[in-house]
Amino acid sequence: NTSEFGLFGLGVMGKSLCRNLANNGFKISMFNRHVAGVEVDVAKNFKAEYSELSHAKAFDDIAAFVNSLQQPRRIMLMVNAGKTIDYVIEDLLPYLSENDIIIDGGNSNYKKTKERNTYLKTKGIHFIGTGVSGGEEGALKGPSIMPSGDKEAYKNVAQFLETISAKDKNGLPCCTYVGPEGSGQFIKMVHNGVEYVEMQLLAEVATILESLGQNPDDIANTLDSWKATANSYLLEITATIFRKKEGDDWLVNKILDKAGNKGTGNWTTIASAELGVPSTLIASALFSRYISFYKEERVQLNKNFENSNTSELNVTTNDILEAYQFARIINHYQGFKLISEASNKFEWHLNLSEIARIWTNGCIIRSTLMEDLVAVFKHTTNILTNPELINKVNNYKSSAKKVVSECILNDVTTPALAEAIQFLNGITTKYASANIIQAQRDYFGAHTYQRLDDDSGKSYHSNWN
Ligand SMILES: O=C(O)[C@H](O)[C@@H](O)[C@H](O)[C@H](O)COP(=O)(O)O
Repeated sequence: NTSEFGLFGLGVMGKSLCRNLANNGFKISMFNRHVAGVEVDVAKNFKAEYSELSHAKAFDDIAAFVNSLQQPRRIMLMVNAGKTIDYVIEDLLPYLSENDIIIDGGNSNYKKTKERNTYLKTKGIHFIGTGVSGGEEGALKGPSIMPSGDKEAYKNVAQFLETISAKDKNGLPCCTYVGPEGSGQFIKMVHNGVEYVEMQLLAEVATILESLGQNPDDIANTLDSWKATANSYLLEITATIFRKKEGDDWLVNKILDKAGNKGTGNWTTIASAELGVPSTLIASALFSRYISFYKEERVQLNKNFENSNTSELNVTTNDILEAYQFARIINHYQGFKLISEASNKFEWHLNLSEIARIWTNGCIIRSTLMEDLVAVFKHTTNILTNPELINKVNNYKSSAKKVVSECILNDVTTPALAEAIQFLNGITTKYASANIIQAQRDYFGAHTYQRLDDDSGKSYHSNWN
């Protein structure tokens, strides 16, 4: 048994991570189960495809795979989140020994990771739930990696994960021990929530540019021109997407406007509700995907409710850029707020600056804004208290209001841009309208209220009639 590291599950991400590990000189074993009805040995075929895998060992037999690994064994699971993880763990357990380490690199739910951690502890097995971001290309060339759980065990796998991870601008790995339990997959989940919003904002920006008469090439040029001040991986790929042609037409115009989702945006919204954190932009991006899914109903209802959708929007591309930048800052505020609230609630003691640092490269939401946040979080956990960002938000706000109101007047749908304004107004309102809610709750349900002129916290109930 000579392999140092085992990779279980050769889907898109699993394959890329194997090649990345092999390219970094690690001796690895790869396993993939037999796919029902398909007489190929996935692992052996995959090994044959890439020269860097010539020294890798390929298996479709679990016992042989486990026995090919040095002890304590390091096994990384790259299989679909959900029950599959538990089945795979049960399949592996009979062959594992005390102190072996299982790493779950999928988008698992952080609560499940905590349960599995506790369960495997009873078996003497270490469990590390880790977020991995960067998609197929990132996993191959260097993803952002967010491991959590058993800190001692992490030390035993750090060399592998940190070596294959992306590197930040100082050459440091975009991989760090995030914290206890499922905190690694919690921040990965929130990463995806922020990702949903960044994608939604770019979709809304493109819709506005299109309403101004720009064709996809024009839109790509506009986005390219924004790289100097608002660069991000998602901005770059969106510009490339708008350039892609199929024959004379643009491919993007041929794609059915029904957005899919695999659950992390949903979980982030649920976690926000459970933790009492107003991640309104993430919820709005998720629900925009859900609205898009009602394609047939949208087409039908469009007949009943005329949308003016004129191209008389009185906005400039610079207004749109500033509105986009405004909403992005609010998006990152909400994402990191959720992480810091969870860290307090679950006593994870997460380091927001370090999280921002490992998100400066390799992951889907890498951007120049994220690079700025590394320094910001060294001084605060609330980015809306940072003088530079306060300045930017105040400077961008008038453009954001102009763009959103022009879109509303012209029936151009921009829920995330609009929500960013509503949220900032809400979170910066000294006296909100919630006193009326308290009165209504007390009126019909005697739910009581507190008074502005009594800061003892005493609860009051009134007979409203
Ligand atoms: O960070 C990443 O590498 C991606 O976020 C990755 O995790 C995956 O592509 C998402 O799960 C897609 O999520 P949806 O299918 O929900 O859009």
